[in-house]
Amino acid sequence: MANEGKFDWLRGFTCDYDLISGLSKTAESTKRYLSQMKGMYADDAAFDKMLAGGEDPLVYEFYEMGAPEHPGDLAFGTSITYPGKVGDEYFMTKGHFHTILDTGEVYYCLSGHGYMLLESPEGDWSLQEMTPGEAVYVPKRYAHRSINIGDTPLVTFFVFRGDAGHDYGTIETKGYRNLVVEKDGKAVAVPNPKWGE
Ligand SMILES: O=P(O)(O)OC[C@H]1O[C@](O)(CO)[C@@H](O)[C@@H]1O
Ligand SMILES: [Fe+2]
Repeated sequence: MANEGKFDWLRGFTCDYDLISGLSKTAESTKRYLSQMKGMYADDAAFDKMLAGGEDPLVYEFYEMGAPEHPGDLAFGTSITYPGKVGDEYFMTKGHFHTILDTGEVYYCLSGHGYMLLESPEGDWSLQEMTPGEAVYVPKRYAHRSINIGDTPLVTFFVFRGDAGHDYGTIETKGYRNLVVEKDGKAVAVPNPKWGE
C-alpha cells in the first residue's frame, strides 16, 4: 500500500492536502485509470471506443495513508474524481461497501460539484449533493460512490475507522441499481440496465 510506514500513527503527524486540487506534496496517491474500471459503466461500447482511441484517462485518485487496521484508528485522506464521461455517464469511483458493514464514513467536499450515491443491500438508495463546504454522512451499511457532475475535479476529504476494509465484490458483480447520466444538459439518475448481470 502507498505510504506504508511513512507516517507516525502512534505518536501523531501532519500531512498537507491542497484545498482546491486535493493533492498532497507529502503523501503518494493511488490512481485508478479508466482501463481499471471495465464493466462498471453502462455503455460498454463507449468505454471500449475511448480505450481503443488510445485514451486511458485518470478517472480518480485518493490517498491511502496506511492507517493501522484497528477499530480506534482513523483512515483519512482526500479523494479526487476528475471530470469526464463514458457515453452519457459521468466519471465516478468504483464504490464499495465496508467489509465491516456497520461502518459509517464522513466526506467533506473541498471543491467541485458532484453526488455521493448511497445504496443499501436491501436497495434503499439516494443521491447526496456535494458542493464545497458541505459534509456528507455515509451511514453504516450503505455502499458509496463519488460521481463528478461538474467540469472541474471533485475533491473530498474522508474519514472512517481504520479496520473497516473495502468490499468491492457486490459492486463488481451486480453494480448499483442506478446510474447518473447527463440528459438535456442536466445530471439525472436512471435505472442501471446492467444491474444484477
Ligand atoms: O474504493 P473506491 O470506490 O475505489 O474509491 C476510493 C475512495 O474510497 C475511500 O476508500 C474512502 O472510503 C477513499 O480511499 C477513496 O475516497
Ligand atoms: Fe468507504
